[in-house]
Amino acid sequence: MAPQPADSKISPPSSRLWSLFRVFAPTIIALASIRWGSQGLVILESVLSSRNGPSTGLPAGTIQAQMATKSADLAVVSSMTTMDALRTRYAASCPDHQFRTSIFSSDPVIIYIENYLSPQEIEYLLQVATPLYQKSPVSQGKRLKTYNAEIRSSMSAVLGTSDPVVRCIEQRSVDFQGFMPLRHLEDLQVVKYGISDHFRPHFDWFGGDANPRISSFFVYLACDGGRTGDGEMCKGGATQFPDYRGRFPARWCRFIDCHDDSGVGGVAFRPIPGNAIFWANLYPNGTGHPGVWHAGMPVREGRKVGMNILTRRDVLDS
Ligand SMILES: O=C(O)CCC(=O)C(=O)O
Ligand SMILES: [Fe+2]
Repeated sequence: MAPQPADSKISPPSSRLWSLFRVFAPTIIALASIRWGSQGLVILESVLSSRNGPSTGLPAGTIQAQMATKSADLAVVSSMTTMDALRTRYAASCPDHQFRTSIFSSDPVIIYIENYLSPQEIEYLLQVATPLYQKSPVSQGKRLKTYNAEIRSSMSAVLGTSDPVVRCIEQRSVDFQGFMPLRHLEDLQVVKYGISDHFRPHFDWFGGDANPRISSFFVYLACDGGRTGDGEMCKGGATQFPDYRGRFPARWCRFIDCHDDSGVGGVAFRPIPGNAIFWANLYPNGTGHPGVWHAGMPVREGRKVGMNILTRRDVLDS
């Protein structure tokens, strides 16, 4: 067989197939992420990066640099395609609820919810919140909003309601409350705490509000960046109800810090990503319940991200 010139443009069949694959890679990635989620993307990414190995004939350093750039590009592409895929899927229809509920207290009503958000939803919310963070305001009655780090030091991101994933989580939250109309919900607020950040004890309801907050969910999106003890989990950052006086079985210690030494008392729910606490702010007669006095305890290590889902008694003006 005649020798091929060194700069031959004729590729062996497998390499031509490979070029074709690369042309269609973005479509394949999008389809894989819709069909198999992030696992499909991980497999595809490893196929793509393994193909850029020794057969390119480039020096090893160049190959490594190219592979690093490519995998960074792919990480961006894959997180975008995963987000697009989730958005498309949720726009078509909201997924069935996957959560599990346990009544923690009936007076005040406090319900613990496991798996309120899926890992994909969490990843999505963390991404959409990223460009929207501002210093968390402290509400004074209906009229917002001042910043007071002594009372509340954290960053908040108010999420737009036109996003299909956000919309499905809103729908989940009103369905949870007896299929209440969506217009009773305030915009979802993601809130991010770094080390020492906190929200001092407060009520989510305000006396005399013409359209009071009847209930609150606090959902945990992240508790990470910790260095000691419990893997990479953050430390501190419990949601504490200092005036809670009831007893509870030891099985609750999966969710509650049963060795809480903050000195604040009551009950301290640990930030466990995906899980949520729901509580009713008002007595049935509409007055505020004093038992739902609560705090976001200071984060001691790492970061905590949560989300407020607040429901009003009456529809809100849009
Ligand atoms: O950070 C927490 O655990 C609770 C936050 C909270 O109560 C609020 O944002 O109103
Ligand atoms: Fe609160």
